[in-house]
Amino acid sequence: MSGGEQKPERYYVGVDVGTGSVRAALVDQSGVLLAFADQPIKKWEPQFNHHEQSSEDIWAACCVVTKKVVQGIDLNQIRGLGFDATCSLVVLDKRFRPLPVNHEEDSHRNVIMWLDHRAVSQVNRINETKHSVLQYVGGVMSVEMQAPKLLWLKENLRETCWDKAGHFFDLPDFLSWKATGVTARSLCSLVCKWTYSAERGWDDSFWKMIGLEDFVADNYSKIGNQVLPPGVSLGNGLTPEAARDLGLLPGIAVAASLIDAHAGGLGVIGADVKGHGLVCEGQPVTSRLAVICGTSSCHMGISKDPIFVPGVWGPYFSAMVPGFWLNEGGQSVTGKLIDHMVEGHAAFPELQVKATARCQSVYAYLNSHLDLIKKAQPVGFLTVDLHVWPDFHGNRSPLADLTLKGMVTGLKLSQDLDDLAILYLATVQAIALGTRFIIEAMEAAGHSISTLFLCGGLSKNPLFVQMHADITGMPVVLSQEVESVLVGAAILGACASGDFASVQEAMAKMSKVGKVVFPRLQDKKYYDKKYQVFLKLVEHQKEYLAIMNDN
Ligand SMILES: Nc1ncnc2c1ncn2[C@@H]1O[C@H](COP(=O)(O)OP(=O)(O)O)[C@@H](O)[C@H]1O
Ligand SMILES: O=C(CO)[C@H](O)[C@H](O)COP(=O)(O)O
Repeated sequence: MSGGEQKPERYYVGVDVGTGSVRAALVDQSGVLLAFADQPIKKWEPQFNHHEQSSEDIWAACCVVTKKVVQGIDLNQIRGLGFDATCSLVVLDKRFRPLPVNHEEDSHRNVIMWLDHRAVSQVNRINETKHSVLQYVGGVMSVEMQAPKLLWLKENLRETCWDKAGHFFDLPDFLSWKATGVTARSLCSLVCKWTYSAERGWDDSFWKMIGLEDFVADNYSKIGNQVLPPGVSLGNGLTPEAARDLGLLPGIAVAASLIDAHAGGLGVIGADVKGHGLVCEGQPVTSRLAVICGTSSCHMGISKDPIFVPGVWGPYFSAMVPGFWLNEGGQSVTGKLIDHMVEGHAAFPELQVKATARCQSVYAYLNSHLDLIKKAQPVGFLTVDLHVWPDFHGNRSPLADLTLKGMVTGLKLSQDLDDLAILYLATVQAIALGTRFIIEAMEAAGHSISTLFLCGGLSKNPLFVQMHADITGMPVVLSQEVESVLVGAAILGACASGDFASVQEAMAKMSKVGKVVFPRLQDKKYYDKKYQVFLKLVEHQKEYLAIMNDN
């Protein structure tokens, strides 16, 4: 290029498949989102605790949103594509056609979603083996991981699914296969959800011990025997067929993928924090905790050496930031719980009407309503006599107990909007108290965390963010780009394109601090008391169970 001429901009496309929708963004080299699109995806709940999706429906949504974000752009400027997705299990036959994961034999529904809890008996048996791979998932395998779901398929759908299956993919790997034809799996999904070790590979004895020796016999070809670090370029890039589907040019670099929470982690954790008055300035990146809050919340902490935290997933080597160990705490339902509490309340129809009249979201309306009723006191003090235990879908961390249930104490006969707003507040606080519980477990095991980096749909809620700051006593950093998970996906595409030498370099250049929310330290005493009650709730729940089970 002759002197004076501007180099053409380089763009990347990030695609993020969440639980409820697919999102895409066109992102530039400095991490700025130039275009965004989203599209809901279908979900089925054929019976309680069975949650299914369709890989064809998801791919179709990926195509719709990608086409939208590249409209009007010179496609030659798009250098790379990265995918992230929930860690749901996709089942295809030997010719890559969808297979049913249900008794109804509906092959359209070929995805067992991450939050599906059908494999309880299987996970209990897996945990009884006390196999050494369990040390790397916090000591107890979660029913949300893939091994119990695979065992369930073998035990329950042998003829219609298991015997015909040719490929079991984690959803992020399904997407990269669909885009490139390459069946290599990402180290992220295999290490985090499939018991693969970055250092030792598959452990034959584990699969044999749990009754899935089939995988060993065929050298893991159905679940992945070529494993690549996230961000590495796959095969010859985008196939002509996928390029047509997505509205991109064939051959552009496509990256080995990430699970959605991990993409969120990449999108936020490496930002330069200079000048924001944060304790983590000048401190190692290991003092930062990325919290990705959508349907669920995931708490991603990294360390130079492995840290074993009981009840917290990991330690996983290189599963998020290359060269670092990752611990992943989590709460299985957070956004879903807030929506459940709000939408199930008798005053919800009234809330909808009032929010619509003001052109506000129901959350924005509730937040302003709380501001009205709090009078002179801090808003959080409205729940002095209302407490929630948030494990309506079991506890992921740090108790790793899927049998736990939700609790609410302090209910009254009223069912008006004030009552709904205060219940919503208590739910948001319970989720933040759960984050504090996870952080304390991580710190007790050796992490040293000073700052939270929040992203995901719930980080758009100022009340949720302030409660996390107040209840953990830590500053909360929000990114310049609200859709930070998509920045993470675009970072993958940027790495695959070769425009950055490493994931770390891309993280440092593409993630940016937007706003910092500091804790209201004057309210600490009140939240310490709420935390005391919070811990009592679960203690009491266990006591109730013991009483009822006592013969
Ligand atoms: N503008 C908003 N204000 C407050 N909460 C929001 C907003 N948008 C989404 N949420 C919350 O975030 C959750 C969904 O987050 P999202 O990241 O989109 O989920 P997922 O990635 O699981 O599809 C919803 O359950 C809702 O509670
Ligand atoms: O298990 C997870 C990450 O390890 C996530 O919770 C799961 O993938 C769902 O994410 P989201 O709440 O963003 O839909």
